[in-house]
Amino acid sequence: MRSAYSAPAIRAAEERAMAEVGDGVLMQRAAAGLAVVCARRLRERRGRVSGARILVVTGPGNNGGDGLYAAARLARRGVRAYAWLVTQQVHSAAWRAFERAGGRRLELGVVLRELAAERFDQVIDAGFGIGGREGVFGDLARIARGARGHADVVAVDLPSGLGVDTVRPRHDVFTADATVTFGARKPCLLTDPGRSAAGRVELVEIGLELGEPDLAQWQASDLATHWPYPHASSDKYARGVVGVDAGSARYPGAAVLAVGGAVHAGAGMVRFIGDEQAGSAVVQRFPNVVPSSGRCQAYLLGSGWGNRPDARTTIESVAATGLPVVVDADGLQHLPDRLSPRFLLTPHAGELARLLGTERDQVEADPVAAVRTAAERTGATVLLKGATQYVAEAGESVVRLAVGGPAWTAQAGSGDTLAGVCAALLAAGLRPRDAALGGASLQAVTATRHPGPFPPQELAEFFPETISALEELLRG
Ligand SMILES: NC(=O)C1=CN([C@@H]2O[C@H](COP(=O)(O)OP(=O)(O)OC[C@H]3O[C@@H](n4cnc5c(N)ncnc54)[C@H](O)[C@@H]3O)[C@@H](O)[C@H]2O)[C@@H](O)CC1
Ligand SMILES: [K+]
Repeated sequence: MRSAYSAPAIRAAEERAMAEVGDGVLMQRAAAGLAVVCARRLRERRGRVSGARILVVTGPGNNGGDGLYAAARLARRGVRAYAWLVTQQVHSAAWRAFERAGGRRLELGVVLRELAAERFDQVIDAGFGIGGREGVFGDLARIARGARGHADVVAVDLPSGLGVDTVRPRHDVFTADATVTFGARKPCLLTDPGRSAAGRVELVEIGLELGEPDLAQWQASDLATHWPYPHASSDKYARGVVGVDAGSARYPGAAVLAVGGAVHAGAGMVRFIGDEQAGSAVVQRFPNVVPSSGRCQAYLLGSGWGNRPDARTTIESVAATGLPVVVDADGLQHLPDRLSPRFLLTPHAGELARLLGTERDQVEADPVAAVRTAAERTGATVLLKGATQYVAEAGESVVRLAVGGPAWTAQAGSGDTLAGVCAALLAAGLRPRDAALGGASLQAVTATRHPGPFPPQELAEFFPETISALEELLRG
């Protein structure tokens, strides 16, 4: 699991640490860690550190200070270090150290020319860190664009222009090949689109003591430990029986996709209890599906329902069984006011906005707050689907993220398959939070292992292979 902490939490931890050791010590730890990563990357790219030319894009605050101190360390190892100042202001002690080590200041015109001629081996983005505002503008934006693809770009703490805790850079940002972050990962480094701007993230410990994180992201190893592998003695009930009421005469495909998700994720049995026409399509594709009601351990409702008059009563009658249930897509507009914690809701941003009575833009601007609010209001667990997949539980402040995946899964029908996987995991006994993380992570890991535009039903056919690989990972 990887954790991320918001800017206020990090500031508070820094203050506590500074009271103990002094801020100079923290900055030196940060700069030393940064210099180690920069040197390693230079060595990897050009065989040696000495003789490299680097540019430090230097902001007015401590982020700039980190960059200058790191560059001074590199200069003492034979690197030719140059700086461009974002404003006239600069961390004065760090600047003195930089100059003493032989660092030199360059003017904008020279910097842009040399970037275009690829004369820098590395650009250190030390513009802004956790004191930064969203977006880079003017000359800084020109340099950010000029550096992209023309040098190894290493961002200090976070790429300049990203909001630390927000996830939508509406403006230009620095695009880094690597980000060296201090004390703890920041939310923007785990969530899209910031995650893509940050490149490879390296964490340098500077001795901060932090409490509960704001975000916690599953890794493939978490998926491996949580997956409910069957035992030799497992019968179909131990593996879980899923009742699926998805699809409609208008959208029979949703039923096939949802059932496919459950079947390929290893459900012990799938019962199809929805629309008759959709049911014929399902049984044709999956003869192993039982087209009648009976004993189930979890339900899936809502995918591809369209406008169904009995939506509310269907959800209420399933709720009355006391069994866990996934409500997806069209079912989400017909929820009872208060749900039991056995409910897992799987909206995308538009559906979540409707659920909260707000606009899609607002959900996208602060998905963490939106998913938390939805969990608190409904009493259910909520999985917000999208490029980054967020899971919130009622009564729990940490928002969890599924394993990050490639963009390929963003296509029609992915959500139906995902809902099916989640229902299979609920039936196997996972709590809604882990079923949501497990389903979304399985899809992401599978898409990473099989990159390319596979339609969701074909991607699902690779699930068993991913599950075997996870089991092997677990056995070591
Ligand atoms: N506080 C600490 O104990 C430590 C801080 N460290 C570094 O310090 C950074 C935070 O430093 P600061 O608080 O000085 O803040 P920054 O260096 O991130 O930003 C400096 C100032 O620039 C201004 N600014 C922000 N965005 C701007 C923009 N787009 N255009 C023009 N001006 C803008 C703001 O007034 C801000 O206070 C961290 O990200 C990290 O790199 C590290 O040295 C580790 C220790
Ligand atoms: K930065």
